[in-house]
Amino acid sequence: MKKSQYDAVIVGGGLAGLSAAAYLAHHGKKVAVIERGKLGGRAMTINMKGFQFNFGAHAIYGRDKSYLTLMEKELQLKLYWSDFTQMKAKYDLGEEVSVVPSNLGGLLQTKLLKGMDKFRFAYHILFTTLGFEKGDPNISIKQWLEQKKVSPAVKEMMLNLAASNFFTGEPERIPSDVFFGYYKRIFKTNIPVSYIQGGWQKLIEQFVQVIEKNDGEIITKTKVTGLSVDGKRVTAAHTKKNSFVADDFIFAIPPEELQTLFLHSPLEKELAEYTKYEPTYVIFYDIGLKKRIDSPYTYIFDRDRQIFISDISYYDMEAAPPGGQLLQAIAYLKSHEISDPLAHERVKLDIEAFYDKHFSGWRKSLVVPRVSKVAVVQAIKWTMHQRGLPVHFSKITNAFFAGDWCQGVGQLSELSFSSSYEACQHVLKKQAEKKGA
Ligand SMILES: Cc1cc2nc3c(=O)[nH]c(=O)nc-3n(C[C@H](O)[C@H](O)[C@H](O)COP(=O)(O)OP(=O)(O)OC[C@H]3O[C@@H](n4cnc5c(N)ncnc54)[C@H](O)[C@@H]3O)c2cc1C
Repeated sequence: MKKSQYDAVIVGGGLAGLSAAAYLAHHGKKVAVIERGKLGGRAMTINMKGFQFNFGAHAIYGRDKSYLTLMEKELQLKLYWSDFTQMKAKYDLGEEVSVVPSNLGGLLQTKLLKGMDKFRFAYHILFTTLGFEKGDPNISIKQWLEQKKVSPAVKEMMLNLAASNFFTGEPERIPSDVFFGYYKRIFKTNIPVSYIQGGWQKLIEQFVQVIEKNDGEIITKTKVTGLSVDGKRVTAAHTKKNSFVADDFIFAIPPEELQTLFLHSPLEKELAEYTKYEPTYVIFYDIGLKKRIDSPYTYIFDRDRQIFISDISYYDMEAAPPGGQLLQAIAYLKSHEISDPLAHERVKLDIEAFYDKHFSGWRKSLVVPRVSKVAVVQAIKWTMHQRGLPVHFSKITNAFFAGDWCQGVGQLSELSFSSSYEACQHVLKKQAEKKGA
């Protein structure tokens, strides 16, 4: 068995692990990242018949305020963004289609809110951005809205927004403090939604380049199967063939994997709690078309059935072959639908009907569909009594945790980036202190 020594070993090569490895390598650390499969985790982009299907993440929310942007600048990543045209985001209200009130123009034009409710909604936005609306960790957003006697139309508007941003069919279950914490940032953004040219594969490639340029090691198709723990320190991560010794470790793998690795360690009990939590599940149904079907909107949300369609190729010029179109539909699932095959079939038929309504003729133009089984969008769903995993536990001094199951800022991949950034700050500070001592 080969034994290698590093400043930091990163376990898991999804967005959290790769961003952490790139960040530390850029700051002069000798790193190794170990991934059991292919790089990218849930954010892979797969080419099928010339269409670039994003397997998981497709857009960044609030790019100007995001940790990804912070890392992008520090690491000088070469990414090309295309920002969403807000007035092209619409709600399907059944009989009619209306603008999403995501900015002032949208608020004035939307049919979702009428008369005084427009002012009431604007008031909540203002109070949230100023930090006056904070919510309460002990009550859900639904309870909070009821307690404050918020008008039914404004209440529905806020829950609809939350469904879209948290990717959930049950926005009413979001803790009210998480809701307001999230919107304090998002209501301030000037760039609500952005797409990466070339898909998320480009981001993965950029992280890989930074790691390799700084002599970091990337080991794929290799699972970490065990750890050596000595008192309050992890001393090595083991794969079938090798051992990786390091001063610090960042674990960017989901809670169930962590629990197996940390069995019989001081963290066994702490980690067990996080394995019981429910993830956020969706079904996605993407279609690659040989000919564009023009539409006045590039995002359309079916409020009643909780499905949205994004025209990915409108923003990402590399997503479809010339003249073609790549559309992505995502349906949010409620808890009782997750293990119900009949519900899945119904959702797929609903998505097809939604495509029929807004992109009529898609069936004739279809080159390649990509339909998921239930997919985990976020490993810990933000519902009452579910918390993110801390980035660090004092019981083990040199192990840090990152991923969208962790405590952090934002939702979805932003949780992966923000927790990875925090984990890196801990490692850099710790190693600088050790050097100075
Ligand atoms: C359909 C869909 C749509 C989405 N849309 C968006 C979106 O629009 N915007 C957005 O921001 N986010 C979106 N997301 C969420 C985003 O994809 C995730 O938040 C993000 O990819 C999570 O990255 P991660 O590194 O935290 O976790 P993961 O991607 O789960 O990475 C964990 C990695 O650890 C590896 N691993 C596990 N165990 C071991 C082990 N023992 N040894 C070595 N390696 C191990 C795994 O193979 C995996 O690669 C979407 C997700 C899905 C599924």
